[in-house]
Amino acid sequence: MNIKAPVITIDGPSGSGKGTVAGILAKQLGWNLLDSGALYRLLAFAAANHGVDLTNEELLKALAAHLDVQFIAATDGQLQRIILEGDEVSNVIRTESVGAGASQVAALPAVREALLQRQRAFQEPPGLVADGRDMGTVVFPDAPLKIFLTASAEERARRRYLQLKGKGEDVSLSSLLDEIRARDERDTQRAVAPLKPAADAIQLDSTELSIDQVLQRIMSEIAIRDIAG
Ligand SMILES: Nc1ncnc2c1ncn2[C@@H]1O[C@H](COP(=O)(O)OP(=O)(O)OP(=O)(O)O)[C@@H](O)[C@H]1O
Ligand SMILES: Nc1ccn([C@H]2C[C@H](O)[C@@H](COP(=O)(O)O)O2)c(=O)n1
Repeated sequence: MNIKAPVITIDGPSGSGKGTVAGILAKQLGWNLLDSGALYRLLAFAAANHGVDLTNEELLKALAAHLDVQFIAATDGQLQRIILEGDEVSNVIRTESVGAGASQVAALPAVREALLQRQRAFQEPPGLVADGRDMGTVVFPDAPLKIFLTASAEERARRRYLQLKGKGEDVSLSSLLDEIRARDERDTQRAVAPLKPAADAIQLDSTELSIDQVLQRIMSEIAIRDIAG
């Protein structure tokens, strides 16, 4: 019998804290991590490098199918590293402009199809924590624990502002709020795999919660389901 490794999915809008929480959780549990947004970011980034227009679905599909990427698991004191075509791109794919490009290519059905198996291949023992927009609805519909993490757009913009300021970037809170709202609109309104909670997801609003409080809530759901051994 083929017993599949358990999956915890964490979906939600940009800046809700999915990536942060998923990374910590994967480390604490000793499980694999799928940052699915990184795949869409990598595709948008690779398309720009190869001069592929972000509306050219056929070429983007081919690029997605052959994306030469390596995810190097986090070690003590170091975050997960991402290598694209031999170059480290862990930081350069995190800009708001690459995020906007990712949101654009992610609306194309052929692109999503081309990335589906690549995402499912992360489901390896002892388990997987997967974050994105459609982890619980499309990619891992049988996951035993699905979290839908939200926060108000204002709080998400504030978090992003602090994050980017901390990296020395010159950003404005109001334009970040505009970008977050535009990305929410595109991600929730697209025809294929839109951002929405799975019917069986637990919805967590983190506007007033710290990262530790969010983690505690998820840990208690893991304990209730007895899915982490
Ligand atoms: N509950 C929280 N309280 C305060 N800050 C938070 C909280 N959760 C996350 N953050 C901070 O908000 C910023 C954005 O978090 P993160 O990158 O995890 O969001 P995300 O949902 O993965 O966004 P994206 O989908 O755009 O990658 C980070 O600087 C993170 O440290
Ligand atoms: N499962 C996913 C993950 C991401 N996307 C798209 C939509 C986002 O705006 C963009 C970047 O994601 P982020 O790194 O900010 O989480 O990628 C998606 O459609 N489906």
